[in-house]
Amino acid sequence: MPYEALREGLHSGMSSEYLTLVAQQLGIKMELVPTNSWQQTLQKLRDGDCELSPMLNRSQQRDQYLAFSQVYFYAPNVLVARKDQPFLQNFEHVGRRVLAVPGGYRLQEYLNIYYPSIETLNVASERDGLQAVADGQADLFVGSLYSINAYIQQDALADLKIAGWGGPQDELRIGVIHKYAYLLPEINQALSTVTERQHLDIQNRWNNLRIVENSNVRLAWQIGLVTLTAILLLVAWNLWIRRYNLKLAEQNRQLVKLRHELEASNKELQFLSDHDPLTKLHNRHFFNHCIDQDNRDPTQQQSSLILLDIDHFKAVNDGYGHQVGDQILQELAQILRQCVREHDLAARWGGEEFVILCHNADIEDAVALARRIADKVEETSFSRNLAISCSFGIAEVRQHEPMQHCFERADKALYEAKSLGRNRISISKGDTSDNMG
Ligand SMILES: Nc1nc2c(ncn2[C@@H]2O[C@H](COP(=O)(O)OP(=O)(O)OP(=O)(O)O)[C@@H](O)[C@H]2O)c(=O)[nH]1
Repeated sequence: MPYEALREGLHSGMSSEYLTLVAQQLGIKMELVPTNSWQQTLQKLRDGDCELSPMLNRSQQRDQYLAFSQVYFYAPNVLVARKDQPFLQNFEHVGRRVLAVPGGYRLQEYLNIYYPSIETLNVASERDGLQAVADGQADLFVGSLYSINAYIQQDALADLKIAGWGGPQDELRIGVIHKYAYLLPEINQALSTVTERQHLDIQNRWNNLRIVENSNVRLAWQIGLVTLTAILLLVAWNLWIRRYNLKLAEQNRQLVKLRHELEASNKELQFLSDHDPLTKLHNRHFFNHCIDQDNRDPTQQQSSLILLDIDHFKAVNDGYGHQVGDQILQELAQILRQCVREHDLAARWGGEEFVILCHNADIEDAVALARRIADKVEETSFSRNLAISCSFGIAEVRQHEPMQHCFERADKALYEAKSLGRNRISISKGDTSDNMG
């Protein structure tokens, strides 16, 4: 194949199609004479056991017992070698290589005439020749490109390659024994009616010629595989990076959240460390810290201290409970916040006692502030509609006087306010106090 073969007892292949066309034109019926090999076919023609062969080359030997039609099919002959062999181009470069040739082929006759020095191996068929090359019994095989292609594909002889051109191309004709040479004009006439379309259809039906440069295919596979691997690695890397970035982004989100929480906790801690938890006023610790700084600041302007204490607060606790006492402390703290100026510092000193450091305030300013607070306390209805009052002790910070000393004077003034009946403002003047009802 693709030229001819017996398939389930029937003649098939390209030659059978041409023969059918010719037989139809001639209006004759052909009878098949099966043979096992090309040599046997030629022998039968020589012996006159069959009268026609549908597709063969003309040669000097064959002229002796056959007459030939016009050429109706051309096919190149090629050299086939194992893949490790170099490209030889043509018979000129065969050198000392062994060339397998099917017995009875015109090529054998051609080689004998034109290349007698080439060592040939006679093989029974094209398939045997190809196998001989594949097995290493021969270095080369020469045959028709079309049939070689079919055998290589059928028998999966992947290690073989086309290594060059193999002599003259096949010029295939119908051969008849001399006895029927008179039929040739009609046969030629029939062949000339075969249209180009019909030629092409026959060729396409039987020639599945695939020219494959295996090394390129392998290279293409390798390149493809490397490219694919690279692409897969890249995709995997990208996926990993994306997942890593997502993870990082999530961790960053967590970190930012934690930082905010930490900042909030810190703020809260800071607030707790500086403030009294019940009244939310600054605490004694913070107040001490501030007066320490004031002590160190020589540019500090005139300031005064107010100490104030709720009168008879124990009675409130005892009469209405500690919780009501707490509420009153909170309400008083709120009054202090409302009354003090922006730059004053009000703090809970402890228990029911509060302290206000009035910056940039002389004794009159401090007294005015204490008065405002006292008035506000008086007009306020505290929890449970309770009315309370406060006693105040005020001292102006003297030049170079330590705060602590001033505080003691204010405390003394407060004590005096208490002892004089409470609900009053007492001012420290030197080591004595002035009292205001
Ligand atoms: N509810 C409440 N009571 C407190 C708090 N701290 C101190 N006290 C109470 O305040 C009261 C202070 O009583 P005292 O020191 O006797 O003074 P007072 O009853 O106000 O009398 P004078 O100060 O002399 O007018 C006590 O009963 C304390 O228990 C507090 O945080 N909450």
